[in-house]
Amino acid sequence: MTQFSPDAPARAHDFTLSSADDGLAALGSWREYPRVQQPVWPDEAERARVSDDLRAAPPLVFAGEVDVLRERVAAAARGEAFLLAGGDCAETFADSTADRIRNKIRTILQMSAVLTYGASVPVVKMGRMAGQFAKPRSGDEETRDGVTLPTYRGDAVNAHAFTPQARIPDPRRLWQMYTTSASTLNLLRAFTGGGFADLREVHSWNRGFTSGAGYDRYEELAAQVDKAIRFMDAIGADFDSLKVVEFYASHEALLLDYEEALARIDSRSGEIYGCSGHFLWVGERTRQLDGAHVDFMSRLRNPIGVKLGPDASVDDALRLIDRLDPEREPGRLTFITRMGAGKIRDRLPALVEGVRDAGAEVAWVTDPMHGNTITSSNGYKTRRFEDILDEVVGFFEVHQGLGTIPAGLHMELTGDDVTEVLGGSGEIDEEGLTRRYETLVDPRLNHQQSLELAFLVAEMLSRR
Ligand SMILES: O=C[C@H](O)[C@H](O)COP(=O)(O)O
Ligand SMILES: C=C(OP(=O)(O)O)C(=O)O
Ligand SMILES: [Mn+2]
Repeated sequence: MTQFSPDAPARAHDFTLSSADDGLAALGSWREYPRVQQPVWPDEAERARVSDDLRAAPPLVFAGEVDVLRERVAAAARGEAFLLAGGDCAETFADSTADRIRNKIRTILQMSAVLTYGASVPVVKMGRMAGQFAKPRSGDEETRDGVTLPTYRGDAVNAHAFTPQARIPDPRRLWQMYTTSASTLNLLRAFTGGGFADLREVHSWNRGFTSGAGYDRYEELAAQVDKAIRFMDAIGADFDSLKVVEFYASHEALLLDYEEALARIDSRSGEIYGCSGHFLWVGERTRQLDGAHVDFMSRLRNPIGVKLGPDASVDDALRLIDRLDPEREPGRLTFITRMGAGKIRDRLPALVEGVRDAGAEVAWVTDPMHGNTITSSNGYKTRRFEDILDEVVGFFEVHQGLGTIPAGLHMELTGDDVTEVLGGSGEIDEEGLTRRYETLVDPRLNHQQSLELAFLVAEMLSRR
């Protein structure tokens, strides 16, 4: 974000960003390609008006920050850091409150502390936050009790309530996506720049969560971190740099009308940056080589990700690299695999080998959520904690077998005590899902499950 550690001098102020430049015209070429998962706005003139407003609004992130993140991702790809991305499947306007945002940030900070302390590796911290408001869906329609309506596509498009009116796409929601992202980022910047994220607060992040294996283990770790800090303090270490923490914002670049309107030209280089978030990714459903999303993303300067499911071929991966990272620039491209626990050991090796043999450098990140979705017998869309963990273990095994680098983790999680994923030391069972199931799309790890997973990943990472 705006703050940089000493080895990354601040460069965020030595440029201006403009949306009134001819250079942006090329960005519109995505409109000539087939596009999927885009809402059909009932009033196109209104959508165009909102786009004009967005074009005139300040960018949410700055090119200098985005450049630093690209270097951080490159470090992760080389094994010198580990990327941790986490947050809701679908952020909502109603839940973008101070408490909920703080809880998510604190969960990611706690997981980072576990990984850094347990595996002695710097963690690049990233939220699926401040922009994760639009969802690709597997179906266009949803049927309940014999009534069929268009699916919910995220708060950026329509409302979740099951009424015909609520499900009509409304372009004014794009403006609300911008303002909610801005207020979320504002709080994020305040927390990570104002002392909340200081490692000396390591105990306080656990406050309010007092029982359970994940918390107990975290308390032990926090005591060790405290002891190390007291030791460093006694020998005169300077802790000023701990006050400020780099924390990046990421989301799926799904709604191209929105993403295009938030793109800006960097006056230092004349290049185009997506300024809706630092890191943007293309989903499994929108990564067609000849499609609009790949064309759009190829024109941005940001570090970007592409999701790869179990059916992705080596050829798909290599052609995506040619389109999105023709210069083979370190940190530019991240492949986020989401194979499923049962498939990762079978499918991932060929992809990683094929990319390595072609001389391409990408960051390999695992998303152990989206290939492991099931429906419980009482009708909840859920996942098993053990499957999520098994996919992470498989990811580390594959890279260890090939001598390649597992560079990071991409999670759907929340900082609250929800009950959406089965298992974990809290032993959430099918009946437990009824207690506090709040997600509007996919099930998220709760706070304790997130910590447990971090401890398990720290063990694997320390063997990397
Ligand atoms: O988050 C990912 C997708 O949007 C989600 O898994 C799609 O869910 P669906 O299959 O219920 O449409
Ligand atoms: C839509 C998502 O995932 P995928 O594209 O991998 O299905 C997501 O991460 O929310
Ligand atoms: Mn999801």
